[in-house]
Amino acid sequence: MAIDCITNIPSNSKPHQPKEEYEDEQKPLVFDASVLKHQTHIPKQFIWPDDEKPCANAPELQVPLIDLGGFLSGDPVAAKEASRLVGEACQKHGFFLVVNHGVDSTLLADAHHYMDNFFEFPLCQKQKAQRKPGEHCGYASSFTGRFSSKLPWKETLSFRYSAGKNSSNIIQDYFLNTMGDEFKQFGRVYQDYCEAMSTLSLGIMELLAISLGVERGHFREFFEGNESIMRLNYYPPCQKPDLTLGTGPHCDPTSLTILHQDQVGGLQVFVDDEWRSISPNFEAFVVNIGDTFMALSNGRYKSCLHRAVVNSETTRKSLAFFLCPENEKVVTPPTELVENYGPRIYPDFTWPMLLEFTQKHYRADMNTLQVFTNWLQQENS
Ligand SMILES: C=C1C[C@]23C[C@H]1CC[C@H]2[C@]1(C)CCC[C@@](C)(C(=O)O)[C@H]1[C@@H]3C(=O)O
Ligand SMILES: O=C(O)CCC(=O)C(=O)O
Ligand SMILES: [Fe+2]
Repeated sequence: MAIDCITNIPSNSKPHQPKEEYEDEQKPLVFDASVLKHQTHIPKQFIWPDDEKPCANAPELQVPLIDLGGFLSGDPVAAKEASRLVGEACQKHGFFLVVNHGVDSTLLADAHHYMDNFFEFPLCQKQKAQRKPGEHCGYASSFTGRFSSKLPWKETLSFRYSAGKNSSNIIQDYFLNTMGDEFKQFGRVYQDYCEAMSTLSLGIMELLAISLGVERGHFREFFEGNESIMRLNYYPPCQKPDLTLGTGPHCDPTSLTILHQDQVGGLQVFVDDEWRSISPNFEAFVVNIGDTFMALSNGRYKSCLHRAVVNSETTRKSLAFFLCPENEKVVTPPTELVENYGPRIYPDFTWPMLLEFTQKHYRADMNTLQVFTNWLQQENS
């Protein structure tokens, strides 16, 4: 069923999500994380419903650990083994770990160091990069002013990365313009970090193509000029970690997520009807399939439910690189994955449409792609 790509989001129809999910933009609350972490009384906006509260001691998920060394050096036997492991993981829960990934350890340490520096600034300083309503870049504290309930116990700083030509200073320029000249080195580190993430993503896209039986360069070419999102997640300690969540249950709407979590632990994945934890491994990146790649694979690979829990003792940090195709690319599976594996499951769309859907109309959760699909098809009927 070929569906033309919709070029913009219809404004008259609203997706099916309770209105109260969205805070009245005119009167946003402000939560200062340096105050929040000492709160014994947890504001009701941060308390999650009983059926979504974290459970104590989630059992560990044994996630495949894939050594990329051989594959990245061109060893065909290593490539075959790595693609087999990736394929198994992606058909089951969409998560795997990669080591010997080629990302410089000093760069990784710098990225963590500058993240600590930023989030330890006073709130008024961080607010110089304040996220604007409807936009995905900038600083956000608990998404106050965006949602009115089930607020995440976290601060985030998100910014755009472009792999396109003439974009080698896009991140440095962003921080110079929003935070001032003293952020030149800060921007340089995250520009270098995102370039390393983009390179790693393209290598993983080759592995995914091999494992799906698609021409090896297909997805690499699709993401060559990626326009991705870098997000720094900062989770302050919480006095009542059994009532709150750092990041609520969701599937990433993006294509591929490359996440580096610190040694604290808190990432959980919903597998076989229970929450399972992914233990920290500082040498590894956690990689997971997002909704957009699930559509690209015509549903073969799964974008899975995950969340982040917090604790009462220590701050937790994670750096998430969300791979996204450039704006003009139409998300449509390669013919091999349609002819051999049955009818289309999702309509054609572009990433900017799905991004706008998550930023202006629908709080990304475990149903985002299906609600988005129904919404588009309703508009097309
Ligand atoms: C495109 C995006 C929207 C979110 C950031 C990236 C990929 C993950 C999305 C998110 C983390 C899913 C859970 C809800 C969310 C609001 C959050 O908790 O941060 C989502 C992000 C967002 O909309 O800002
Ligand atoms: O912090 C984590 O471990 C997970 C965060 C996450 O899932 C996200 O930002 O999409
Ligand atoms: Fe996520």
